[in-house]
Amino acid sequence: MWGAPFSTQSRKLLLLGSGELGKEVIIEAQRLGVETVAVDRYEAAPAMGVAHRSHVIDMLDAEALKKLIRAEKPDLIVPEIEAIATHALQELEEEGFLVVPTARAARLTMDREGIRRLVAEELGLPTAGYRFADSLDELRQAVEILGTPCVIKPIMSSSGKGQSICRKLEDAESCWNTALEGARAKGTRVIVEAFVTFESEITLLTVRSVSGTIFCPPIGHIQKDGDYVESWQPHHMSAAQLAEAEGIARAVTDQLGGFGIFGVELFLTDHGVLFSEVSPRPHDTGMVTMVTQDLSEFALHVRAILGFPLDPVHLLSPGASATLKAETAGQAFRVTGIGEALALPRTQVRVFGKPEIRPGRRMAVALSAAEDVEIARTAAKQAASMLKVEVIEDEQ
Ligand SMILES: Nc1ncnc2c1ncn2[C@@H]1O[C@H](COP(=O)(O)OP(=O)(O)OP(=O)(O)O)[C@@H](O)[C@H]1O
Ligand SMILES: NCC(=O)N[C@@H]1O[C@H](COP(=O)([O-])[O-])[C@@H](O)[C@H]1O
Ligand SMILES: [Mg+2]
Repeated sequence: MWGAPFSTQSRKLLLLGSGELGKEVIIEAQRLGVETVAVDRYEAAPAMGVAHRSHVIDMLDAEALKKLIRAEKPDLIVPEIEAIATHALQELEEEGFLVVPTARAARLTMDREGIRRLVAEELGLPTAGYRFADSLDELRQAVEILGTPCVIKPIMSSSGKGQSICRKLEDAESCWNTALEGARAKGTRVIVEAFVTFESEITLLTVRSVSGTIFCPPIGHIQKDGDYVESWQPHHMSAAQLAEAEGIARAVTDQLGGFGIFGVELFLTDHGVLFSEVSPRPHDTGMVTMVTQDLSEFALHVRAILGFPLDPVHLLSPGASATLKAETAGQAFRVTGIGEALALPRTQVRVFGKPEIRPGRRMAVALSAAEDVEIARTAAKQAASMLKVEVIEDEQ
């Protein structure tokens, strides 16, 4: 169906964002003989090491983005993070480029306001109560209306950056400052969400392809400081809860349209299932699918976006993932304990190969399969605890 990479007949995929998730997307695309181009804001990003070619640009700079894409002329533009000049993607789509899943979906999910208003106000689906604020004064008003505790997040950020819990009105100022520091892009707008007391939270990986919509078995996860530390699949939930979750995921993804995988994040509460957010791309908590499913979330994404058919997902085994995060900043470090972790039963490790550490930066993940989820969780956590980011003092 296509020629070799670098030939005139090649099929070319350009990835915008080149972290650990993109690295696996590139590997899956390479397996199908696709030519791959990795783009990110810094050099030696994980996906760059496995792509045919790479570029370093500011992806929030619309002109730089358009120039690069018009020069590369990819068959598929695949966003891997939110922080992209999505109006430029819309322009490129109008010129005939294919943006995954669609430029509109990338624009709506790039900030929390677009997707929240669509889901809560247009689709009428259940979410936590929310308000938006552009200043400390507006933030205080929002906190008064929603009550405490509440959660404050920059409208454009991910992996918990800039997120904090406001426990009393007086915390509003420090939450505002945390949001300003953590925002991915310039601008001060924040979302204030009522705090949800949930039983558990899940990611429902939902794939839209020529074969229709399929759901992966639900993934349960635990987040710390707004970032995931542990996930497992399948998450046990009642048939009624699963039907509710799938109904929400289908409504949201049908509305966004296009082909590809979506990570639909949901809270399971005593009063029903609440929508939290959606990423129109593979999800960090879904890395567990590399040891649980016949096709991982990355393989599913690549198959769907290339226009190929998909069978229902087959769960090979229950499994779990646990992350390794750096604690300090620097460039001279090594990841240790890989051998010890790999000595655990049915356990694998992915070391992302990020060139620098920062406090809280995810550097690797441990993946374990087992006959049941609890055994897998114990093994993955044990494996992750054996992995260490060791700072090399004399090179600092
Ligand atoms: N309104 C809320 N009530 C209770 N907990 C919340 C609320 N909003 C977020 N959280 C907690 O914080 C986590 C991260 O929030 P959210 O998914 O909105 O941030 P994010 O920065 O987009 O994260 P990621 O990029 O990893 O998906 C959630 O998974 C949940 O554990
Ligand atoms: N929750 C979203 C998420 O996990 N995204 C993943 O993290 C990378 C950024 O990591 P970095 O901040 O360490 O560069 C992104 O490129 C993506 O792979
Ligand atoms: Mg999230």
